[in-house]
Amino acid sequence: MITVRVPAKVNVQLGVGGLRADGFHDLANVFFAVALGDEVTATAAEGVTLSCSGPDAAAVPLDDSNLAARAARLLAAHHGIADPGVHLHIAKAIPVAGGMAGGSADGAAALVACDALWQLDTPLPVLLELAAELGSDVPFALVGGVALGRGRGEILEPLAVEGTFHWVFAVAEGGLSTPAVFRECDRLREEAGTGSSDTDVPTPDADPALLAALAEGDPVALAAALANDLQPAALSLRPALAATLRAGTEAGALGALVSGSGPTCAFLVKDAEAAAAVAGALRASGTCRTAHATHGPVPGASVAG
Ligand SMILES: C[C@](O)(CO)[C@H](O)COP(=O)(O)OP(=O)(O)OC[C@H]1O[C@@H](n2ccc(N)nc2=O)[C@H](O)[C@@H]1O
Ligand SMILES: Nc1ncnc2c1ncn2[C@@H]1O[C@H](COP(=O)(O)OP(=O)(O)OP(=O)(O)O)[C@@H](O)[C@H]1O
Repeated sequence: MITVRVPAKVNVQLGVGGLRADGFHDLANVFFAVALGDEVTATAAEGVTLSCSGPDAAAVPLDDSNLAARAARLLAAHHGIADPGVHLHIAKAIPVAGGMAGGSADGAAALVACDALWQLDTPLPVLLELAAELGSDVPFALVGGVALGRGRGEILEPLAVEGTFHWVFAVAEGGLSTPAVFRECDRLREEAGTGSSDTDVPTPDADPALLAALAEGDPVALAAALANDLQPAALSLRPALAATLRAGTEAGALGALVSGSGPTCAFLVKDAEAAAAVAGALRASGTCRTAHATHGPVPGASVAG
């Protein structure tokens, strides 16, 4: 039996370029791994089967569409294993369809767990390629820490970071579909008259002030540099998120933004004490379903113990 811990992510910068011919957008995606995470346990079994526990378990598909099952089958196919056997149990803490890459995290964790269970010793560059086939966010869940993702987010470069940053995540009622949020971003750009294709929108770049704030471990400077090009689209689809962002800011957060495609909202705070206070204020505000205090960066998918 192998248990793998895997982090959720928040995008401290999400620069979104124009729509490419293949349906994706080029990104300047600064991923940040947080301690709020899932655990995936792989046990020898017949066929590929799944189970899930946790407060949101009912929202997680247990068929072959689950990214953990897809990861197990992809790894097996890569090694020519015709009839893979594994039971994967997902202990789910990452909000589902929340913009924190929960499914991607489970996909990455399943790659690592099955690789260990089946004693395959797949080299990391190969695991990263398989991860990119599963989804744009999956490679980052393997590496963790803080990294700049280019292309559709799968081409990763680790970034220097000093110390620990403290975060609060406000979980919304219900999720948002990632493709729908990208589509809404394109629609808003068309409406504004700027155009939405990759010939209209310049390729985004990482913000030097944000990279310096990470390297210096400066939460005030990082808060000032937080930026998410998908935020207007998430707010357009879910206007109530504006009240959530305001509630966390009024409770003393240094900075606030929608996490990735949303609807989870992320709040950067000064320290662990401020995190507990802001999480409490958010829970009491009635503007979210629940709120979690956490920290990062933390490593990517790794075997527990
Ligand atoms: C919003 C982010 O979470 C930020 O990290 C990611 O960009 C989304 O990554 P993901 O959920 O792994 O997305 P994928 O499963 O690769 O793609 C789902 C859909 O999202 C849209 N998509 C995704 C990534 C990207 N760079 N451009 C896109 O337009 C496309 O419509 C795609 O069909
Ligand atoms: N292991 C999984 N956990 C959660 N959802 C999964 C999983 N596998 C597949 N899904 C499906 O993927 C959809 C998106 O879920 P997920 O939690 O990955 O969203 P997300 O965090 O918004 O993704 P991202 O931030 O990468 O765009 C879910 O609604 C569900 O149908």
